[in-house]
Amino acid sequence: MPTFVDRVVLHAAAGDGGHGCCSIHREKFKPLGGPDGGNGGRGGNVLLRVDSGVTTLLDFHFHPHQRAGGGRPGQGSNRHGADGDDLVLSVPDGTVVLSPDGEQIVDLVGAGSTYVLAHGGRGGRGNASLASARRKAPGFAELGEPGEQLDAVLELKSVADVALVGFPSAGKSSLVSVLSAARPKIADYPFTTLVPNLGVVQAGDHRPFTVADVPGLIPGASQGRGLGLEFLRHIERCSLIVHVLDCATLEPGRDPLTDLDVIEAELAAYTTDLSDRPRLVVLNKVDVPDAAELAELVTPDLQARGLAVHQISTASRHGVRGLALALAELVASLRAAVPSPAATRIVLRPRAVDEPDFTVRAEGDGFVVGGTKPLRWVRQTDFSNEEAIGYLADRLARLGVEKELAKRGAFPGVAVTIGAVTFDWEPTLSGREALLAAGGGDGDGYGEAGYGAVDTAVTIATVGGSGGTRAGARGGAVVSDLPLGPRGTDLRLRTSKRLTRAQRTALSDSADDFDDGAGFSDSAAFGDSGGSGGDADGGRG
Ligand SMILES: Nc1nc2c(ncn2[C@@H]2O[C@H](COP(=O)(O)OP(=O)(O)OP(=O)(O)O)[C@@H](O)[C@H]2O)c(=O)[nH]1
Ligand SMILES: [Mg+2]
Repeated sequence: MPTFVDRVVLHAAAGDGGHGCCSIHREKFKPLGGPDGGNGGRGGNVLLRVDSGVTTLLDFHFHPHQRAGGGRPGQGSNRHGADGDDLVLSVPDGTVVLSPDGEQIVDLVGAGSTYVLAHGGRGGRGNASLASARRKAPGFAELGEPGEQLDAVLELKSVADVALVGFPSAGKSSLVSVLSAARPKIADYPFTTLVPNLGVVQAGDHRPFTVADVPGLIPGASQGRGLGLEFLRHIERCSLIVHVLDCATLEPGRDPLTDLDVIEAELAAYTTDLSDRPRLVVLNKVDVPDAAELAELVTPDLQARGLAVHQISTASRHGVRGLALALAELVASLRAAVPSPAATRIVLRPRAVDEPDFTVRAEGDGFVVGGTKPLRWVRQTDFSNEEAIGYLADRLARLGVEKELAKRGAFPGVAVTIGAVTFDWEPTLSGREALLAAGGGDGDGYGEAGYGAVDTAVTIATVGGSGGTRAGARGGAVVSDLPLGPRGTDLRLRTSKRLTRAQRTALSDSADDFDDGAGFSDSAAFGDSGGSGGDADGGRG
């Protein structure tokens, strides 16, 4: 039996952001023209948009993997990369988006309703954008952020005013075809209808209404027999239930009254309570003489149950007009009672106002830092570039992550995980604080070293061509290892270097103007460890 495709698992991948570019302007007679690396473009989003021309989710059954365009990388001469193209996926009206564990994310009702399913990654900033008064020529650029990748379950719940229910071959599709311009498949074998057919019915002066013809029901449907539970979902949204009863069936044990009881029992067994929906009964196939007789016989019984009964034949069109008018009137009165909710236009996932910038929680022997910003920053960091790592450490310190860790009792060397990366935590103080604490630092960190102390190593950032040195860790300096760097390399959060006496003197003499003094000299310039605790400022080797 073919599968009933109104529930699909969609694997959506938004576009990655383009990498920022690290470039220095070059011109004849102007060797050090300053940074001019452009920003990367934003990755495209994956959007779901209700399109009234689309009626099934079949497309996604065949193409479950959907990917938006990536952002282009930035280039030299301040050329920014182009943004990736958004991918707009058209879905039918009434598509419900669920997380893989079944939690409803959004219900898309109304043509044009749009939902951003997966967000494109931000483009990385180029070194021109990263330049500041303290970091005149950054020797790194941000990586583009990977686009969001997620699995979502799309489920279709038809949005119709009237649902036709009944045994297979009762004539539901035939009824839709005579009531409306819809041309569903009609055949004399059970389960001809595999996906709901929607028809728009115009009767009298009433506003048009929609009729959904859902796949046939059999005993045990609510337990999954036949097309099972899947069709029942479509009835949930309809405001009126119409029983289509076959008066001409020759199957043993079936007659209109028994059929009605069986279908009602299945509706009652369904998870969503449908008992409050008004019902109407259609006795079909009265063009067949025996059927007409049977219809006459059961009509009083049905009316006694308080049901409105229509004897019709979709073959001869007997009673069809009357039925259409009766349905139109009922729908109009139901609509008047419950004003239909305004269409959801654009559905956003807003960030709570009181959501903190970051979170710190103890886990096992270490700590885990969460929060949009820290996670994004880690994704944007090129861990093969030490200056970029220094910049990350600086940003984290500025955000207050370090203070919070200290408050939570983190001690030097403890494992701190942010996203996919685990650091050995080395607290940093601002260079100036260290400087004031004369003779001060224990020399174990970038920007934390006591400059005044002879024989104490001072950590500076090395920047430059080779991507810096991996040395370090001598003379009590540094070091934070990044055993789980995204590239699987052994990385150090800080680079350290033992200074000569002359350099130390220079440092303490001109502590104030490291930034500016560094410039573009050929020798390794002194990074600025002042202020916010260790920027990898300065020149390029
Ligand atoms: N004689 C007669 N046959 C009818 C009438 N209405 C439908 N039929 C026949 O009944 C059979 C089933 O009709 P469908 O409309 O496909 O039935 P259905 O309820 O949609 O069936 P499923 O999609 O399988 O659930 C077809 O062979 C139709 O030609 C009618 O009024 N009179
Ligand atoms: Mg059918």
